[in-house]
Amino acid sequence: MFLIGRNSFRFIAFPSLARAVAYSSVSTRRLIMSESNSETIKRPAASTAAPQQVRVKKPKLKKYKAKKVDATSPLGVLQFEIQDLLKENNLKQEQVENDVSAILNDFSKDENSITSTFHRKVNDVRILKLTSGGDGMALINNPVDSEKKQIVIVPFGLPGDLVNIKVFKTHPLYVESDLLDVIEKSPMRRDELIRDRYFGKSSASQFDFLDYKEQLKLKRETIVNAYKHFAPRLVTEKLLPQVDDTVASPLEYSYRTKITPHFDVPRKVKVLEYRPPLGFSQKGRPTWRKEALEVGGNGSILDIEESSLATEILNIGLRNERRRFEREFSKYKKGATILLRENTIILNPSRKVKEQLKEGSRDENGEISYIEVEDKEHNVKLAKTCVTNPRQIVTEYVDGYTFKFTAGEFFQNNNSILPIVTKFVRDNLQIPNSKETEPRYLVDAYCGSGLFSICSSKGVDKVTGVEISADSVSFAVKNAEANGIKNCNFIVGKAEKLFESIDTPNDRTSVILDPPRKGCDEVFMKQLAEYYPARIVYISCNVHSQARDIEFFLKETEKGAHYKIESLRGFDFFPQTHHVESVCVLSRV
Ligand SMILES: C[S@@+](CC[C@H](N)C(=O)[O-])C[C@H]1O[C@@H](n2cnc3c(N)ncnc32)[C@H](O)[C@@H]1O
Repeated sequence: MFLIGRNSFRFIAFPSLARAVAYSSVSTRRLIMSESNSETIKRPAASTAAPQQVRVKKPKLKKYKAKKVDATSPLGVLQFEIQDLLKENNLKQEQVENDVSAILNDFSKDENSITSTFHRKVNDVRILKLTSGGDGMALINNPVDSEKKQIVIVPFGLPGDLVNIKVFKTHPLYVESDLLDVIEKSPMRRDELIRDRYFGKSSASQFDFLDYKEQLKLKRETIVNAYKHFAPRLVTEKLLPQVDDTVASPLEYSYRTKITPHFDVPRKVKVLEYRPPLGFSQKGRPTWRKEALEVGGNGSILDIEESSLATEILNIGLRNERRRFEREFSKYKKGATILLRENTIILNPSRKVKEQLKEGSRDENGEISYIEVEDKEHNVKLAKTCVTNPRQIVTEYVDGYTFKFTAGEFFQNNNSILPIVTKFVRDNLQIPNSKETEPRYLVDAYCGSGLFSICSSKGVDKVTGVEISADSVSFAVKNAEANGIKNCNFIVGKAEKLFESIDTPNDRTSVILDPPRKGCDEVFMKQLAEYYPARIVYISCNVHSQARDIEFFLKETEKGAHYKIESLRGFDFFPQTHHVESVCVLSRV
């Protein structure tokens, strides 16, 4: 019955095929259910009795429920990028819509099922552009409606590439695919640059095949597009300056001071007999990079022996922890994440190095692994260790200042670029035409363990930091003390409460904002405008929420109109990835 039901719908003509197949599957299910129900339903014993109605349970049609996403999250941003692609190709949204319900309600395993029809190989696909997430975007024909197209996302596809792909997932306005082969290479594709042996499988070093200058250009484009999408009024009213070139990271590789490899334990396994892969998630199931097909295995988690992005001591720590895991994996009942965080010790030259190391990942002889480096500018010798305990206190060293914080808490991840960023922030906080004798104040909203407060404290009368995490604030206080800084005070609380405690005159106060990815909320932006500080430097790891906040501030708050965007530029905290840190400077007009 099942096969007859399916076959009878197999040849239904376009465009209603998708829905028709879904209904065929459903009616098939309904029949199967009513059959099985008949065994349990009590029937009248004698044939003379009036026939009783048998209630048949209606199967529920699965409905596609769109997840609510923040507009500034990667999926939210993709919706804007889809609309751009439609406009550029003269297409209407209905021309790329997919019937997701048909796939959701397709229970057959048949090779001609609607799922197989959608999730198929497609050859000769031209990549048209990149998303801000660093994936290729293209248009392909809709498999069931010759009038329609589909928007396809192709990881590791570059504009100009001609590729073969396998579509594996369908969303209402786009489909996801794996890259199978590159037939014609985009001029951007520079395979000879690839340094990460897991490249093409792991998402960690997504841009490894791009020239570094090209990466910086793409990140600038991301900022331009973010403001186009999330601050359109600033663009049309020409309130946006030219976005400056993205500032390069001094280290293009070996820069990450924290990595978090993880492993899974299959659910029903009582005792693990084989060591599971320990590493990072695989990005789809790409086959285009033939030389990497077997590297790291083929599970959802890749077995990673080294990270081209992590610092040298983290790679030593990774080797140590893999060795330990090889011995101890059978003790684990559940998957887990291993923290590897760099720790820096300022060495006392009169003592032996090993005596100064307290805790850290250990080598095969049980000794704490370390490497020595020198800060020639400040004439200081440093030892780097790798910490694995999230509760351990670690130290970062930035431009002669030391910062302590708990290993599992937030701290910027690329130490090499921090002196450049902190200097840029410090320089841009200066109130123009100030006399030496005039007082200067600073407010650091979302201050964490005090990085920007401390690095900008010289020549300022008073710094006030606010931070929601009491733990981070207690470190900010200690960090100021340890660096001999007396003009900083820190408040535990929400940034939105900040303005209740600020007593410094607004004309002499500059404000730093460095919120989490979701950005600042409107209440905060309104209070900030009401306070009306002399200058604002907004640092953001999500340029989309930054653009939204800046437009709100300038256009929706009373005093926002008295500000202008003085500069906007990216800093490359994460080379070889699509991420960009954006810094926007606002000054009063
Ligand atoms: C991107 S981090 C920046 C930290 C610091 N500026 C640095 O560079 O180390 C954002 C910080 O904002 C804090 N945070 C999140 N929501 C907050 C809120 N509503 N008010 C104040 N701080 C908040 C987080 O705990 C985190 O430390």
